[in-house]
Amino acid sequence: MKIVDIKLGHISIPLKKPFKTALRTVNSVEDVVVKIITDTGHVGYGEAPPTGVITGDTTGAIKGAIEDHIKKHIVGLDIANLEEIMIRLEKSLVKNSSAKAAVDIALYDLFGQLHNAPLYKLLGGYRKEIITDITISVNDPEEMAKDSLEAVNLGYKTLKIKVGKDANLDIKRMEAIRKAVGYNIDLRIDANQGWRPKEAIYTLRKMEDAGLNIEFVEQPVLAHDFEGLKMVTDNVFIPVLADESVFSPRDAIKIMEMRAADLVNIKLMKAGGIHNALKICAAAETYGVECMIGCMLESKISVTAAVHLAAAKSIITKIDLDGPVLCSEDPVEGGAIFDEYKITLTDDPGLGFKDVRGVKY
Ligand SMILES: C[C@H](N)C(=O)N[C@H](CCC(=O)O)C(=O)O
Ligand SMILES: [Mg+2]
Repeated sequence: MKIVDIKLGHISIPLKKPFKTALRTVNSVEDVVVKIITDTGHVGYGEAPPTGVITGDTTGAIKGAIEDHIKKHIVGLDIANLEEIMIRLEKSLVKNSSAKAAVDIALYDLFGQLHNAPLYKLLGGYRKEIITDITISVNDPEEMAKDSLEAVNLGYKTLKIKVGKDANLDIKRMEAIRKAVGYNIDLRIDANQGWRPKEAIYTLRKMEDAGLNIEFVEQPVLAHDFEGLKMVTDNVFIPVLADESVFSPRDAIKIMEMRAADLVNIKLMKAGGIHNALKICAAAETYGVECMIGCMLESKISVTAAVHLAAAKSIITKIDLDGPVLCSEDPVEGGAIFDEYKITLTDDPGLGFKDVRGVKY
């Protein structure tokens, strides 16, 4: 099964509601779709979102990285030699983790098809069903309480609340949400780098004193501030999860060595795909650090790949794969089945896609 061409397309899906974080507001998924075509007629799909504020990747840069750099290094190679392809993919250019992830996902899709097995089974086959949280955008406390209650009524047992816009208002936001949903719902918070270290310690201690029962806090401080992240981790009881601070396996090892965070968020778009994400899993197992798997604003193509990884690996104990349920429509036939909080894999080969509608190549 040899790679003969890589085609690039664009997928555009309006979100059900605006997605608002401390870093940005987004109204639709606008992602690059990668289609790898082989000499046997098998096709592999991947996807990359232009999350410029986190990865630095724009639509043009993702397309340019694949078209001008990656393509020439991997066209002609045999999917059976995945290791060789991954080495060439990694060496084709530095950074550009989202472009690499999209290609890596399409390659793993083909690798599964080559071996006529669903990817999660090839990677470990730990389970075939996982439960995701859902994200509540940062707004005023009343609106967030209402959105949280709506999510609970849809059956979600874990909510990921966006904060980091204003520390004192963030405390009010969490008080309003806890009051609305009660204590049987897990609340995790994501500040998306919005606080300074001392501000984070102040805010999180206030939340502890108010008995808000926060499961963990994601990326309280700036991505590059590993010392600040460690200061927060050392000074609050709420567990701290590193997100934007961890892109590569090297970042993950550094954070774990420093004990700068209690948990690590793996995202395929930061790691550069499944190949590197597996290395983060191995490091996390070695250090005894549990992982979350997350996503950017992605449709079912790339999130299905993340589901396969999560289903394969027991070190991934927390799931934030709500991209597809935030979308107002699903143009992807096949792949993982998203039924609100419940995500189930089929045993179709690879990632199990049948068709992706509405993509302009
Ligand atoms: C969509 C997911 N639940 C999420 O919240 N991801 C964000 C970044 C998403 C973005 O801005 O595209 C995160 O965990 O920081
Ligand atoms: Mg995050």
